[in-house]
Amino acid sequence: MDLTVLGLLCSLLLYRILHMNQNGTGWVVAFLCESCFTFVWLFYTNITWSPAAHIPYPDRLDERVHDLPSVDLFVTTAYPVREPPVLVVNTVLSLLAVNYPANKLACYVSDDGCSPLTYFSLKEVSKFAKIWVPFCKKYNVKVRAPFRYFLNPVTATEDPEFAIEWEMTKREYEKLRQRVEDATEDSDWLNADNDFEAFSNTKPNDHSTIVKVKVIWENKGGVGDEKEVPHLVYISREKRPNYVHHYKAGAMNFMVRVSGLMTNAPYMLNLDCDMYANEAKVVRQAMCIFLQESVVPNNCAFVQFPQAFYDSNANGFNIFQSYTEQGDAGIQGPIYEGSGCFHTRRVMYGLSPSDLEDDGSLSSATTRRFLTQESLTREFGNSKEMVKSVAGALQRTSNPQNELTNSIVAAKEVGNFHYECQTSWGKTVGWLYGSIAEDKNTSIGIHSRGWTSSCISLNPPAFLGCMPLVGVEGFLQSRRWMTGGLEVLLNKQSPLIGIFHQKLRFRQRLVYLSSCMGSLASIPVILYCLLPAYCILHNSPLFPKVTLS
Ligand SMILES: O=c1ccn([C@@H]2O[C@H](COP(=O)(O)OP(=O)(O)O[C@H]3O[C@H](CO)[C@@H](O)[C@H](O)[C@H]3O)[C@@H](O)[C@H]2O)c(=O)[nH]1
Ligand SMILES: [Mn+2]
Repeated sequence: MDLTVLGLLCSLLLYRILHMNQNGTGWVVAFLCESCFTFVWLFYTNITWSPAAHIPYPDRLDERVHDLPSVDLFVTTAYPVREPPVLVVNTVLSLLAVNYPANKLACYVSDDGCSPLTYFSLKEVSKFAKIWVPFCKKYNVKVRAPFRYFLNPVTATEDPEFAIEWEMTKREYEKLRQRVEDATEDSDWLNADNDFEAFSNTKPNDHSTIVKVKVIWENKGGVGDEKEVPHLVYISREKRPNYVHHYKAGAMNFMVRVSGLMTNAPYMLNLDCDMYANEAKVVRQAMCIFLQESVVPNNCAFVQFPQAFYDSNANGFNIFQSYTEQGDAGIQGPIYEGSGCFHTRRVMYGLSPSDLEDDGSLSSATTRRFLTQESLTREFGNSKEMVKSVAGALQRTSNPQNELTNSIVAAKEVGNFHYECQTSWGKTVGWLYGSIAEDKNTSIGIHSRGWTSSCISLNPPAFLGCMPLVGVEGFLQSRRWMTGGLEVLLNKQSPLIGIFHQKLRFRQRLVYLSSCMGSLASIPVILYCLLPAYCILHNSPLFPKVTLS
């Protein structure tokens, strides 16, 4: 089928070339536009050739692995109005309640808006989580974001004990929602509590680093039983006017550093604050990929779950996303999409597959090159604690920090706006700078080092979000994605550079090209639409003349 379409497209182009001399400008423009469409078609067809997806079996993982690895969960928020705290509350609750040992999880919320309301909401979350998490685990609740879960009422056939607990939990959730809503309208609570002092006289773009752990550091090294709640940490990095903060990529890198100082988990999940975990086993599912037993070394750098949205008008987008993700998965792996993705910490610290032995330990050459105090300070910044934590993560010997007071001081230090100066953060380490689409940019950096990635596509989707497809917000979002793509195309990691560089496979390069050049395809489309009118006005032929005999 593809070959037939390709044959037809090529014969059309050939026909245009052979008759170029007899026809005017319209014909030439049509030829150029049709050539572009053929390339676009080739790029997209390339994606469909070898679709793949992993099917995880979390129950088998439990039989095989008795000591699951720790995972740090990252949520970014930045705009308390566009991203209402009640959404953040639900995202965080859905993560705290996932079906995974609570003592192996820590949830970090980065607030680029420096909003006391967000912090207030998280404090409320930490109280309600003590009811919500045990409830979800006891009754094996599937969707663990309360605003979605409570949409369906209990049926009369349910167990009476469950019905009572359901009512009580719902009531508590409603109280939490009400308190957050009241706090949005009236800010008296701000002055009543000393805990909010750090927020006084701050502006979203002008404030010092804030790290709030004490109040909401719930899990005190527990054993991971059903009643336990994972750690929850609120952070807001230092911002100063007239200084480049690198949007979400800057926030992610700060979160990587703070989590490195506190829990230093080998895996990290990244979720936008408006996307909740829709599948309780999602962390186990990702671990099925990372902890695969295989004779070949596992070069999977990240596991991406396709982005899906619960707004009814996003169906077309959901289908397109899932289709391209599975198509890419059969090449070198799906592109990182910025949300719903599990990364390995060592890959984000800049390692390549060639730095590792078959058993996953660091090769001796890499140890010599990478693990000196001098080299680590140059790459990761001038904090002794950070250097120690990076060395531990690279060698897989990291122990979580137990002395919280020390790690808070160190965490504030790595949040200073000049901490990253002269280091490799954003260049080769962490989330990469240089494009507003930090996801594509970081993704191409990882694939170019030779790593692969995997896709788990499930129905119902593992994460669900909301997205503005219409109106000004929708336009601004599209513009961000399109300009971000062009920035990637023009920066030094561009898929156009080093075409025969084997670590980024040729077909994967085409995937990145189609993803970054999407906006440019609009030019031939507009020209082609205007062409018939132009040809009529100028009496210039656009299509072959048909003569009836
Ligand atoms: O300075 C900033 C800007 C944004 N964000 C957060 O980053 C996320 C994504 O930002 P948003 O403005 O909502 O972008 P979207 O277009 O909705 O997001 C898509 O596109 C982004 C850039 O390509 C990806 O990072 C996202 O994960 C992906 O969902 C949100 O959680 C924001 O709170 C920050 O933390 N700091
Ligand atoms: Mn968003």
